[in-house]
Order: sequence, then structure tokens, then C-alpha cells
Amino acid sequence: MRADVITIFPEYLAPLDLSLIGQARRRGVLDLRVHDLRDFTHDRHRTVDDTPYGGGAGMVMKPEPWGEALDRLVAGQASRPVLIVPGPGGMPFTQAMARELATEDWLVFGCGRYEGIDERVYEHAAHLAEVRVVSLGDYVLNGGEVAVLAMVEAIMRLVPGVIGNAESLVEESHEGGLLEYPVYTKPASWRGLDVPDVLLSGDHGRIASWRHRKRLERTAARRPDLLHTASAITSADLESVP
Ligand SMILES: COc1cccc(COC(=O)c2cn[nH]c2)c1
Repeated sequence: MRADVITIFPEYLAPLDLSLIGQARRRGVLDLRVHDLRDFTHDRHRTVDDTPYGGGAGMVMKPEPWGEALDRLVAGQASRPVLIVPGPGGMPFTQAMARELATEDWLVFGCGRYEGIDERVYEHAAHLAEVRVVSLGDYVLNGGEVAVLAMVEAIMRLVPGVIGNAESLVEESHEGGLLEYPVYTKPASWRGLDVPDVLLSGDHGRIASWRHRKRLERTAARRPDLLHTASAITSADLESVP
């Protein structure tokens, strides 16, 4: 998997040198490159933004640096990447999207700042890449870098060979559309709180159905919106939760 990140704050992406992602980069499983958008400016102040046409507060990212960055990275290449631009107005980023993006050969992440990127950049980029504006949630960050860190982690941990223990990816939140069940480890009793007996029973059938039940209850309590689309439940399950 190759991934490029275009940003005016390359140092914001330094955490991608750490832990499993960092190891995967050093092992060559992940070819992740960070680019400073200001390297694609030519004025003394390395300007990347300007005032918005039509007035209004704040600044807009100029199209020229983005155009040059995308031309340098993508134009003339044999393959065509998916360009992902995190933004409050994007499509929701979900585990399903992470799984789908983990199968792509090449991702380019564009980190917006200020009030956004000149719209013509998205239009131009559509000739070079599949463009997706993606939202992490209904809130506003100062820029896309934090969102890219989250998306890179969510995607790259699903890329074969990046994370050691593949089966740990199977049972987790949002697999099958349900939230994860509660987990416990030693000691069996802690400050008067005991691990549920079923988990100490060794009866794997009972444990599996207890865990499924807990996922249902937790999803019904915290994310009822997921219940009707979850693939992991039956109509009997739906009847059984409040
Ligand atoms: C594309 O232009 C901009 C402008 C400003 C901030 C950002 C960063 O993204 C978010 O704020 C966000 C992402 N998901 N939820 C919120 C991008």
C-alpha cells in the first residue's frame, strides 16, 4: 500500500513514525510519504491561502499549490489513487469505508485548513484521482491532519501484514454492525468486582452467546441507530432488546 499525505503541517503526521504503522513503514509493507504543501509555492512567503471571493470571514486555501502538488504526485503515473480530503461536509467515515480503502493500492490524503480548499481543486483532482470528501464526525477541526491520523490508523491496521495478529481484527466494534462486548482479564475479583462466571466456565457456546447478547444490549443502549442495519443480528435479537 502506498499513501501520500499533503499538509502544511508535516510535523503533525510524525506519530505515523511510531508503533505498528512506523514498523510497517520500516518493514516496507507501507510506503507512506508526507509532503509539505508549501514546497509547491513559489513566493517568498510560501503563501497557501487568500481571502474568499464573495466575502466572509477566514481564508481559503489557494488552488495553485494543490494543483502543483497533485500534478507532481499523480499526473503521468500509471495508477490512479483515491484522494481523500477530510472535511466537516464529507461522507461519514465508517469501518466499512476503512475496510474498502484498505484494499486500495494508493491513497492520497489532502489536509485542508482555514475555511477550506478552493472548490476548483476538487474539480481538477477528479481528472487525476477518485476524489472523496470524508467526515469523521459532525464537528469542526482546525485542519485535516488529526482526521488523517485517525483514518490512516483505521485503514492501515486492516492492511494484511501491517498489524501482527490478524484475527484480533475480527471481533471488534462495528464488525457485523454491532458494538463490541465487554472484556475482562485477571484478577478474577478486583475491588469486590467479579468477572462474570460465564467467562470462567470454559463453555465456549455459552460464552459466545453471552458476548453476542452483550453486544446487542450495548448497541441498543448506545447506538440504536445501528440496530436495524447490523448484519450480525436476527429478528429474534431485535425483539429481545428494549
Ligand atoms: C477541507 O477543508 C477543511 C477545512 C477545515 C477543517 C478541515 C478538517 O476536517 C474537519 O474539520 C473534519 C473532518 N471530519 N469532521 C470534521 C478541512
